[in-house]
Amino acid sequence: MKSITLTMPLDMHLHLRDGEMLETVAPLTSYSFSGALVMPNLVPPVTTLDSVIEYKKRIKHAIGRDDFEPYMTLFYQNYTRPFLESVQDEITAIKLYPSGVTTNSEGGVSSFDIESMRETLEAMADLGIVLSVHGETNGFVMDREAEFMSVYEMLASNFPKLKIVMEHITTANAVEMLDRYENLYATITVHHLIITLDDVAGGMLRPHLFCKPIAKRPEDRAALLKIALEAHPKVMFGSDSAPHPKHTKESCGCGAGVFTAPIALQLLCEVFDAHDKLDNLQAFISDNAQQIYGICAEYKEVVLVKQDFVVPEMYGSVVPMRAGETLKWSIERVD
Ligand SMILES: NC(=O)N[C@@H](CC(=O)O)C(=O)O
Ligand SMILES: [Zn+2]
Ligand SMILES: [Zn+2]
Repeated sequence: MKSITLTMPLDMHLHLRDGEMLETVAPLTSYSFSGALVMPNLVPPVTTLDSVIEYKKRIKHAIGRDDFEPYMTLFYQNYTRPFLESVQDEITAIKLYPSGVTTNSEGGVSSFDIESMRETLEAMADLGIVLSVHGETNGFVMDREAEFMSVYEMLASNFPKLKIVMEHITTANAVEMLDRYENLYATITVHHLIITLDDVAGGMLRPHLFCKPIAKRPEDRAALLKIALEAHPKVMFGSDSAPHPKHTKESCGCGAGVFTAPIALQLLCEVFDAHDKLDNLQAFISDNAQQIYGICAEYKEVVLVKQDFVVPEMYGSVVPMRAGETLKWSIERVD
């Protein structure tokens, strides 16, 4: 039977939430990943040293094992240099949300004024704190990411020593940016390698595939697939697994977010295998991220085999992508 062993898989963009939801979803990721970059868009967002320390404790408690590292983030505000010095040992990145563009982003940045951001971004560059960005404007939904490219250019050129990660990229425009600025990197989700807007809204409306940024055109997906399959050294896997309870997805005001944490590795094997590129999955799932973030992940080996896996209908209160469907790959064991 066809199989692959992945060492130290990392998910460099993950929503773990809090409370009961955290208890449900955190073990699903820690089972098969060595670590994850944990997003700070709680209510209220994670903005203080105490809140990041306390949140990390709750995550570790929910996980209950030592072979998984939650890499913590703060919610971007214009922080002072002394504050950043005091918090640098507790965080890996600071996540910037433009105000109002996605789930729990209301407290985000409302104008990209370089001068008011300068102290924070220069200090981050000096301290080696990565800037992670949800790159969308408030424009027309299909154009939001493309319109944000000028902000990435402004940030990348004004702060050349700052590492900037374009999170969950969905367009060919973002792919082009990667090779244009040395300090720009990107995460790619598994769902954006698989779906386009057609899968979300082209037939019956599929609320469990609705997320921000919305899935785009076939040519955008093709551009993402190309750099993921070749494991371009500036891209890494970030699931953007974003759990919402079933009743808030299957409702007349469906929240944005696709839940993929427990099926991400199986789906990635399916995609890479279908293109005969399984050999590049290790770099995409771990090596590139370790290089980009300069981290040394907890040791873990995940053996996947080409054997059917029926995705559960629910994990707690959450419906995963592909619920009830059969995937071609499954996790055989984790060592
Ligand atoms: N991706 C999403 O659609 N939703 C995320 C927020 C985000 O990453 O933008 C969430 O927190 O639910
Ligand atoms: Zn986002
Ligand atoms: Zn996200």
